[in-house]
Amino acid sequence: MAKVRVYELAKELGVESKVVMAKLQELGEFVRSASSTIEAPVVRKLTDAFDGGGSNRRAAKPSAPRKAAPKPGAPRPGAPTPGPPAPAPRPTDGPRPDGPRPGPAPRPGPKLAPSKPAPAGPEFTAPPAPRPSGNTPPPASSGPRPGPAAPKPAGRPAPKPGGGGPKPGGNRPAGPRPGNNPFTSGGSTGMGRPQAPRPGGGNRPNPGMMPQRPAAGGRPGGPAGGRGPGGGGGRPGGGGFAGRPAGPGGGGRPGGGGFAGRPGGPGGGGGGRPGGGFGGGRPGFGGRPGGPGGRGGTQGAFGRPGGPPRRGRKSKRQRRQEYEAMQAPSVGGVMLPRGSGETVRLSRGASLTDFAEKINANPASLVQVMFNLGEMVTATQSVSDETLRLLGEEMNYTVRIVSPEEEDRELLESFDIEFGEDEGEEEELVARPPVVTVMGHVDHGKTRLLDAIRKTNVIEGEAGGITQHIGAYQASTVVNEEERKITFIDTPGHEAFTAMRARGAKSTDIAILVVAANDGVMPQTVEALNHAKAAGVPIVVAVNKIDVEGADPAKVRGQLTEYGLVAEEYGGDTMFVDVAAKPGINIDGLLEAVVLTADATLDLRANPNQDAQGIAIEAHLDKGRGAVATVLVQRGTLRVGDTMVAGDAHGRVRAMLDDTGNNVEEAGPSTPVLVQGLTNVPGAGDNFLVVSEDRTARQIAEKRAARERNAAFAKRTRRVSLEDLDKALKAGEMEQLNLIIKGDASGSVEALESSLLQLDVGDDVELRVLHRGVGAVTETDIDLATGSDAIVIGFNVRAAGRATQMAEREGVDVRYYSVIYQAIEEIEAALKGMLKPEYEEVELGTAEIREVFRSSKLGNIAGVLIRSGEVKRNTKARLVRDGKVIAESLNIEGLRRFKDDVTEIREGYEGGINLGSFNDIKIDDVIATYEMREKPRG
Ligand SMILES: Nc1nc2c(ncn2[C@@H]2O[C@H](COP(=O)(O)OP(=O)(O)OP(=O)(O)O)[C@@H](O)[C@H]2O)c(=O)[nH]1
Repeated sequence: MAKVRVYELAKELGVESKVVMAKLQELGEFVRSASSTIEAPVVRKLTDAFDGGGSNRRAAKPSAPRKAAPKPGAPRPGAPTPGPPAPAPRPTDGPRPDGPRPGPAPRPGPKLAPSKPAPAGPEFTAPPAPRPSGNTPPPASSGPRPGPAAPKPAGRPAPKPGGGGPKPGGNRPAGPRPGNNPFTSGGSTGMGRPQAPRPGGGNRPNPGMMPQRPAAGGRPGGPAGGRGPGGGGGRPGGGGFAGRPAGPGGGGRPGGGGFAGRPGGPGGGGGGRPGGGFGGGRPGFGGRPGGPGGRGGTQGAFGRPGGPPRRGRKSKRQRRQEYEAMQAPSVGGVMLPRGSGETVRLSRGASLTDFAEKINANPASLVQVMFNLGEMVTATQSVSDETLRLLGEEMNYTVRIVSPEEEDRELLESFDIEFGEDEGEEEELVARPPVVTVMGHVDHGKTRLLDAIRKTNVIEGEAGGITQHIGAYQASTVVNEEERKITFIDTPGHEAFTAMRARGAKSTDIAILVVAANDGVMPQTVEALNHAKAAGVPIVVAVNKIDVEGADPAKVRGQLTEYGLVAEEYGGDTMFVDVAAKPGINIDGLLEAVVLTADATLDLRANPNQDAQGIAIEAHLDKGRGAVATVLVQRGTLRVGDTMVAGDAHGRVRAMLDDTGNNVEEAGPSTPVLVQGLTNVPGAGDNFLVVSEDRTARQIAEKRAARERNAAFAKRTRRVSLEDLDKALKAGEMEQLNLIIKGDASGSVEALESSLLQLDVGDDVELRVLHRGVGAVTETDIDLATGSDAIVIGFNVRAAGRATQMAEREGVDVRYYSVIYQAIEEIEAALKGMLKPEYEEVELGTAEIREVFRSSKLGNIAGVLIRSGEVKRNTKARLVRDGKVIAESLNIEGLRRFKDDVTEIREGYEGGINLGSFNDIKIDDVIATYEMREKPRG
């Protein structure tokens, strides 16, 4: 039988062409379109298949080929084919280790593809990439491909990873079945020599470097395209389908600059495009730099990178043959496993290697995909949450970024340690003092109150009550003739409280809300009470400064009712205590209220007989003693000699001091102690725990440190710095610049703030000073900056304590100045830069349509004469008919001069324009091209 075309055969068989095509695909035969011809043996096989499996015709429909749901009748490798007689057994029907294959139909367009859909499917992942089934290693790069017994049945098998080239005959998994290749005689047809290795050499199907075959622009304009005029030139370096020597503009096409766009030899750069087909040269990613580019760039990837042709001129037939042969592996692109929507847990700041490990993929292929997505990352580099998610989506995995707390819990679990729970039974729990934080509006007397409590009530130690500021202290009071202790966190204000809470540390049992009776409820009063409420912490209100004239405690009670704090005497359940911190009035009353509130609302018990656990409240590096940390024991008893890990610090407790400066041997629940012996300084809010072995402590600390580093790296890329404000704003991420100003004196801070606020930056950008203050840049400042993407300005001050490390870790931009105008200048410049750019339309050229050509592949093509300027490929265009705009926002998808693809055509020249899917063009229409340019600001 002679060669017939698919549609002819379909007619003969009385079915639609697509049914025949689907069947051919099922049989592993590759056909491009209904007008493709197929060889006699294939025809026979097909007719057999139809005759034998008439009932299969439906099943053969190419519906949803992505789902691997096996269809009856479809040759299912690896499983005996049930149902109607399958086509004659072929060697390819052998078992396949990598599970059912969804068929050769390409995956629908990629999620991250440019707006224009690729003409033929995916760009990033290899559509028919074998799904990983179970733990089957992904067919990514290295590693042998399925053995000889397992060639793929489909016509477009995945490319073999770089490395061992396809062997003639034998185990070559790739390549269309030769039976259908009119120019090839494959083993199965018995028509001649086995398919020789392609001229590209063993590395031809180099998935690593290969832009996926169906990528935009990658397709030739039909098989014939490749043999278009000009195609007779020397084949560039075995580039196979790259039929033409570099045609005009060929090398310059966008995409050619992609990674595959190595300079070719003769015809190298441009020859990569298979044919003169319109639109064939569009860059895969709409010109995204680094993208795989159009076929123009694939030359190097497919064949030898340039170099003189090895042989002389080839016949069309040969070239066609090679071209056909090349199609199969080029489908591959990057071999990635495809998930089925399962969740992959990744920690913040995970690297591609971490991801690859979880899904059994090759990290290199993920790197490649990221590259294709326009991001250059190494396999071990941390990537942002968003990137991980996107990458996951690409491969059909749901990526879940695990919170640091969750991760920490898992880390401890891996050592068989549980943090946060008391061990043992109920009866082992004993009462512990409440831990209290004092909060309230500025100047309402928080510090004074803490001082007053400490002075009058501190538990007297041997040293006679000499107090030491270690970040927390214990006071005692007598309630119902029983001495009761209360632990106070010595850092007033809700910032520290919130910072700790943000780290997942629950440090406080009760909050004292200080409200000055002469001032009443103020903004920070409300903020503080909201923080306490959010943390579910009961509140005791200290109505302070009752000694001051004009004090109105009743008014405070009234005001706070609005916020849900109703005094007991008004029938509510919040205790309000009138105090005066300065003269020390009714401090005991306040302490009693704290104890009563704790008794009424909380069950404060802990097991003192276990390894100690708790949180670090404060830590610093002491010149003489090294790293010292105040920790609050929450459960268990901490003893000198214990091995502990606190955050990313670890060590043995060398000595402990209590809040009176006395050395202590042990500290039970709710006791704050200053610990010496840690390797480095933990952060406020870090948890600590005692472990039995030094090694465990070290390992936990090291893992935490590594995690922090990764997280810091991932975060760093997200925060705003003065330099990237412009970018952030352009991306629409910001519309205001948040500042935190710290200075050496209130005068300078005010001066700087007011000068900055006077900067005229227009209406688009707002400048906000979130916080200003006198003193060093502290951890609290960095915390605030982290939460609000602010930039910290230190005027004549520097960072204190761990603020610098923290800023680094969080990626907060801290800038120090000593001259006001310099600060102003810099901020102004950044603000100017951050102003949203204004765009204006600039006309590039107009083309008059002289003729309309119809192409079944590409739709209508306009034969034009360029009337003005120049028309460039990939620019925006509008269609004007009789002076009226018919269509906007079109794209010059393809541009040709005679048979050559070009990037631009100048005034006075003729050419062809393809507007992509837009086909409503008529003679005399005008195609006007334009681009949006940023207007410089005055
Ligand atoms: N008369 C009188 N003055 C008080 C009382 N409590 C505090 N003050 C004064 O109020 C001012 C502010 O007190 P602080 O304790 O510094 O207030 P704060 O809430 O800690 O203020 P910030 O640290 O700025 O948030 C100081 O001058 C105190 O002396 C009080 O009970 N009576």
